[in-house]
Amino acid sequence: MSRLVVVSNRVAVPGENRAGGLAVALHAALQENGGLWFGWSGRAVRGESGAVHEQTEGDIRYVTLDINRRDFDAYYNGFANRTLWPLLHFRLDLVDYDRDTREGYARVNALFADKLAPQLRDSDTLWIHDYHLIPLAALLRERGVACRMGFFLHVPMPSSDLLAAMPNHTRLFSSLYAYDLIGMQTQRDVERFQDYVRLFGGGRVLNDGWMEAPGGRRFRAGAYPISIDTETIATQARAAVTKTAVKDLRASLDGRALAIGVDRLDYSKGLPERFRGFERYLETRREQRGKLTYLQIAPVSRGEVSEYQQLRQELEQIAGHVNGAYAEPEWTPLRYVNRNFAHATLTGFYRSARIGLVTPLRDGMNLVAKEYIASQDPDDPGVLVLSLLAGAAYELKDALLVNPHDLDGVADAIAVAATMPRDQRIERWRSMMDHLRRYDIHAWRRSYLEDLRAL
Ligand SMILES: O=P(O)(O)OC[C@H]1O[C@H](O[C@H]2O[C@H](CO)[C@@H](O)[C@H](O)[C@H]2O)[C@H](O)[C@@H](O)[C@@H]1O
Ligand SMILES: O=c1ccn([C@@H]2O[C@H](COP(=O)(O)OP(=O)(O)O)[C@@H](O)[C@H]2O)c(=O)[nH]1
Repeated sequence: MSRLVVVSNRVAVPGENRAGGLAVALHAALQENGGLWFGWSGRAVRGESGAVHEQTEGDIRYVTLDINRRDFDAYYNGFANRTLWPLLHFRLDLVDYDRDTREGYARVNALFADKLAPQLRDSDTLWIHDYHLIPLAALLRERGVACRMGFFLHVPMPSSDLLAAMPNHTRLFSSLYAYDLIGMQTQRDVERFQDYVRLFGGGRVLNDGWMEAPGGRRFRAGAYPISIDTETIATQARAAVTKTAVKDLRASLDGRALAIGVDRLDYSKGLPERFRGFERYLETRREQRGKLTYLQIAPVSRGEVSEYQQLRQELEQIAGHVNGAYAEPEWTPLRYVNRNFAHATLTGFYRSARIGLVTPLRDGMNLVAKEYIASQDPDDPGVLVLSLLAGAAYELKDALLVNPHDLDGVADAIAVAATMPRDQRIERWRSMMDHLRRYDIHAWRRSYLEDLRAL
């Protein structure tokens, strides 16, 4: 079988515990057959960009690249996270378009291509990930790389009119035509991309996921919903109840039920709306007041980007307001924690929670929703409250599905989840767990790579 080479901005190098579904999922994918993982080193250095570091663990070779402060600001803080991230999450109001950051993004992608091209063989299967690296295949082809190239977009593909609102959109998005297979999280994402290719991208949509670029090059796009290592997480969750952090959390609840949210501190995750939905629940369900504690874990993410800094302030304010209004001397309704927790510890937290709150305004998939289900006790599972606007909602249909903008709907769902009888909880959980056992991270990787290798 050909060697797998994975490229992503974020690389989970050995010993690192970093929040983010992409890193967690790709690590699980590479663990099975080994291969090479290439990406950013996680450092914004002084001096020139381009120093390369290498390390190996088991069958995985990690090659990472330093980027200097100027490139990092333009590529990651700038074009990737202030232009593309809001655009792809349907937030045109937050898009900051700037030619300098666009050029920084192009420069870093070209550097990735320069450093990666000599490492590649024609027999490799190259799998490039996410919005940071959209033009990479085209740049590698310009450098004579001939291997099979696939792309996976972890975030949503928005409506074509939104994409077309970005200045110079065809220059960026038509570089996707250099891939052989473009994977997206859901069929809706694929359909929206097809609209773009047809209406704005100068291409044609053929049958069975095939498309044709202007000039005749053919490529495919399909839905490959990313998933989790379901069995490992279930095993970790069973074991995690003996961890001190999990025991301490349980003891601190003092017999009350727990609702949990785990999200990077990101405006796409709908945290202000979720806090207000919880407030509405406290306001309208007097009889349930004091019986449920909500723990929100929200590690700081992209903290140098101003929109993220503003969000942090806003959340501190709402959390203070909710607790000021509803706390009792012996009970704090909303616990808000900005720390990052080890994945294995989180599984124990999920298992301790009667309710999992996952209410993003838009999310490519949302692996936390899947991890919450996989971590439950089969005899006494909790209830997942899930946004209709997360990719995960296309699969986890037995969750309590909510529109995250509807605060009353969120409050109702919390109240229903808090009082749901055990047999109903088991029935809902079982059907979602069966799905996740079948469609786990290994099935995701296999189905994508089989399709890519078959082209
Ligand atoms: O690398 P960061 O800037 O720290 O951000 C972390 C990751 O966030 C995004 O994750 C997405 O991928 C998940 C797995 O497919 C998906 O479940 C989630 O809905 C997405 O938001 C981002 O796309 C990654 O590139 C980042 O590494
Ligand atoms: O303190 C934390 C918070 C989150 N995560 C992990 O980060 C990932 C978040 O992925 P998701 O797809 O939900 O969202 P993303 O952050 O990628 O947008 C999940 O695997 C979480 O378990 C973690 O390991 N520690």
